[in-house]
Amino acid sequence: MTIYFYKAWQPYGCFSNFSFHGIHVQGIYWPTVEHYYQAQKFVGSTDAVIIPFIHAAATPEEAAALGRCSSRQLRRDWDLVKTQVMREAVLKKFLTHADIREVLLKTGDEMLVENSPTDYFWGCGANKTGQNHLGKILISVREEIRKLLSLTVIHE
Ligand SMILES: Nc1nc(O)c(N)c(N[C@@H]2O[C@H](COP(=O)(O)O)[C@@H](O)[C@H]2O)n1
Repeated sequence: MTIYFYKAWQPYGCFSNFSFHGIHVQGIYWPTVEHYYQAQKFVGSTDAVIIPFIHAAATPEEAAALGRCSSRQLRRDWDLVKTQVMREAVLKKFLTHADIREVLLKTGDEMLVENSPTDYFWGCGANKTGQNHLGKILISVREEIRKLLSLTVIHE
C-alpha cells in the first residue's frame, strides 16, 4: 500500500519538509528542513544576503516564499546539488528525532509519495506522474537508518 503525505498537519505529516522538526547543520540550527533547503539555494550566489532572512522566517511557508522568489539569483550548481542537499537534511531530521524515526521505520517497505498537486519533481504532481524525489529520498533514508541501527545505537 502506497503511503501518501503532503501537508504537515495531515497523516504522515512528519514526512513533509514543512514539519517542525529542527536540524543542526555545521553548528547552525534550522527550524525545519524547508528553511535549510530554501537557504541552500543561495549559498555562494549574489543573493546570499537573503539567507539570514530565510533562516529567521517564522514558518516554513514563509521560508519557501523567500526561496522561491524568481527575481533572485540561485547558486549556479543548484540543479546539480539540490537532491543531495535535500537527502542530507532529511537524513539529519530522522537521525535527530526518535519519534518520527519510528514512524518512518514502521512504514516497512511501503512506497512513500509526496502527494503535491503542483510539484512534479519532489512530489507526484496532480496526475501522479511526478518524479517523487522526496518520497524516494525518504525510502533511501529509511534504508540507511536500518543499516545504521543494525550496526550501532543512534546518539541523539
Ligand atoms: N507549497 C508546499 N507546501 C507544502 O506543505 C509542501 N510540503 C511543499 N513541498 C515542498 O516544497 C519544496 C520544494 O520547493 P521548491 O519548489 O524547490 O522551491 C520541497 O521541500 C517539497 O517537498 N510545497
